[in-house]
Amino acid sequence: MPEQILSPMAPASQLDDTMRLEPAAEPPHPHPPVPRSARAPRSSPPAGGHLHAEAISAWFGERKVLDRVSLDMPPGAVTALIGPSGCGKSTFLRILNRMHELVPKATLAGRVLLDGTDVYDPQRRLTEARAAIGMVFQKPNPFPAMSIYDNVVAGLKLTGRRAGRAEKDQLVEESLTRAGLWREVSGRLDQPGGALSGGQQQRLCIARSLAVRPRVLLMDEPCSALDPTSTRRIEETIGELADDVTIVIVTHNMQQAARVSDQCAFFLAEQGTPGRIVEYGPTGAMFENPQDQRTSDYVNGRFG
Ligand SMILES: Nc1ncnc2c1ncn2[C@@H]1O[C@H](COP(=O)(O)OP(=O)(O)OP(=O)(O)O)[C@@H](O)[C@H]1O
Repeated sequence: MPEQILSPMAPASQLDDTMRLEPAAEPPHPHPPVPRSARAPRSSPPAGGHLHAEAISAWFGERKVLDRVSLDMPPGAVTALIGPSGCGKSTFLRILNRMHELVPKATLAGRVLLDGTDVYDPQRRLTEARAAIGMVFQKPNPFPAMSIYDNVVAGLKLTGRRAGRAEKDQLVEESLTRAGLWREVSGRLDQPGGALSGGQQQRLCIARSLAVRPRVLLMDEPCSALDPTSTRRIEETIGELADDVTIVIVTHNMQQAARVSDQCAFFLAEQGTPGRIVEYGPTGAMFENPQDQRTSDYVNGRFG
């Protein structure tokens, strides 16, 4: 059980808030999420969504922030990226769907393969990569004045896909259902997305990403702006989606990493050097029996 795995060796007073185990204020949850490791494996892996990063280095101007990071993110799995602030987790995540290149003077080296195809292949359109590899951000960012319905179908514009009303209706229901929001909003799809709670807005953003049927969903601290109950709902959603969408999540919350992920990668940028992966592997092993002392120190809250 993650609660046992994560028992901190340091006194709780030495942990910062993001590293704390169960927040004291968290109300009891009627259906605590089953840790990924305790779930029955699915009978067959999804058809696609195999993401592979090979020797990724990244720079902002002259400054190198990632050094030859390789990571395999298999289909049907949740991969958590963990590590202290500034070690390059978000940069790595944004490289996976070509968002890094939007930053002026940002450059990179290495390869990202999705189902064996180079995401950075100059022959491929940028929108192709973005449609296949969706992203959910730290702060929910629905179009606030747009209806819930239109927020979901807004993702289609990205791919230039046209759809009739019946197809859109079906897509909206399917996407909201997969994001765990349908039952809460089905009677008020014409209301503005901005009128939903923060947690509902985040699930709306997940539904918007799902509407283009991505093979991979990247999540950059998707719960850090949410209350504990909304956080649990998103975690449940992640667990349900992971059967058919590859998920890569950045989180500072070790309990969340233990609850939602199948494998973990621990990033570290030591003494001003660029970020690297110190250790990666199945989540249970990373927390129970880390091979590197620095991983052990981090997951047990001794720094971070
Ligand atoms: N737009 C930018 N321009 C210049 N430097 C940047 C930019 N974005 C990030 N960096 C730098 O790159 C390094 C890695 O940042 P990144 O945000 O990827 O780390 P992180 O591990 O995700 O941190 P956090 O956990 O705090 O979000 C940091 O030193 C950061 O200051």
